[in-house]
Amino acid sequence: MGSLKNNKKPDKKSGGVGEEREMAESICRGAEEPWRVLEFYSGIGGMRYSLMKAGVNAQVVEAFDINDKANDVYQHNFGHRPYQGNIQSLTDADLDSYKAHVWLLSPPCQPYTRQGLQKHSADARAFSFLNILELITRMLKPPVMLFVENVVGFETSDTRAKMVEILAKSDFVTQEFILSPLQFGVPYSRPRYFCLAKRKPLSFQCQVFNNQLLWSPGRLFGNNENMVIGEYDQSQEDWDKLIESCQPIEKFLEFTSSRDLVDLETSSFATTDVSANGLETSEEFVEGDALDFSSVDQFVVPLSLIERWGSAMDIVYPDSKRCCCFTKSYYRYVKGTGSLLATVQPKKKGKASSLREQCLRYFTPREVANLHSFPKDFQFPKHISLRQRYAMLGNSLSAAVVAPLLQYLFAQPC
Ligand SMILES: C[S@@+](CC[C@H](N)C(=O)[O-])C[C@H]1O[C@@H](n2cnc3c(N)ncnc32)[C@H](O)[C@@H]1O
Repeated sequence: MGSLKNNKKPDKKSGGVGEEREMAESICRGAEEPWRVLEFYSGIGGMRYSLMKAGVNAQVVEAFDINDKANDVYQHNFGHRPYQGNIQSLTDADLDSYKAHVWLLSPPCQPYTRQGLQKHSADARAFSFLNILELITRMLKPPVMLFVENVVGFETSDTRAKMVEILAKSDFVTQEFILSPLQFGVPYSRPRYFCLAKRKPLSFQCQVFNNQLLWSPGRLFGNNENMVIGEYDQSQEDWDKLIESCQPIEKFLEFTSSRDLVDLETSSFATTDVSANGLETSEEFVEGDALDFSSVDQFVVPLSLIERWGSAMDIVYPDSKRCCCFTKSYYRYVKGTGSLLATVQPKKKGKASSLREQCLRYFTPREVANLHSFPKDFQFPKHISLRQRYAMLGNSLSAAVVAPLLQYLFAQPC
């Protein structure tokens, strides 16, 4: 995988529709060569892990991210440092030089989140995404497949409308999904928006879903025995059944008992200061270098936080079949940022029993990675602090959802 910095930008050659069709047709014939993939907004590599999990014959030829810490993590795990720069500054010639067939993109989601200002395409963080999509219309060798991931809310944004317009203009057919790991047997609620796009003459296996937004994986993914596929509509009863069919949370834990938990009364964490909004202000939590991540002690929720924010906490148990989405603010705030684990199961679950006695702890970064269905060998380099780990994981994605979607994208109709 070469870096853009080292690549000489190619001269523009004459090309045209005929040449593009020829390229697409040669891809259709199923050459032995791997698909050449570009991973935009690569973060800690969730897309790349999903691609590996999907088992398709593909090679990431370059990844792009502006964040140096995320690039440290990516390099640590994949042995390649992504191109570190603003995606907005890429040109059509830069992108042509990679001769890539497939683009994977997970652009920033803040312009579309409910908590944000919802400025959509007017938000500066949306510019780079629309900018590179526009480049497709000017490229000599545009990609033939695209995969876009974002938050729920993106589907009603004007960015999505512009994306679909650009893709249609460039001869792409799209299929859109809103799916959660719960629909794939993982006890994790993280619904996300996905857009899959294929350039004609390529086509989807199930063309009946062209130009549609689907909320269920349904029969799309065939009879894969390793996947629990929910055939559910939106009723509460169906969701309850779906959740019941998920694996228990304990399968995703690295610390399974409360045995090692420190005595809350004597723990230094019990006296941690808490500001308004549940912001954890203790410096003891901030930097990773001095912390031993193999000990569960640092994940204990301080009593002061429980007393002040207990009513707003989402508490789950090892035998629970669902937990809430971990956001990038997990461990900094407790309200709405992800579930907390009760390590001592009371006779009566929930807030009817004393939270204090339930020994609440945060999920560890490894456990969040497990719930994202990352492989066991995924690791953070030592210098990445605990907060940074949670922040990067919160920005990442569920490989359990993305991998089957990628398999579906890459599959050619018979
Ligand atoms: C939603 S996260 C994607 C995370 C990624 N899919 C993963 O698995 O970790 C968005 C990423 O895009 C990066 N980013 C945002 N704007 C960028 C830009 N203009 N150029 C390059 N990278 C950018 C951020 O640093 C962040 O890592």
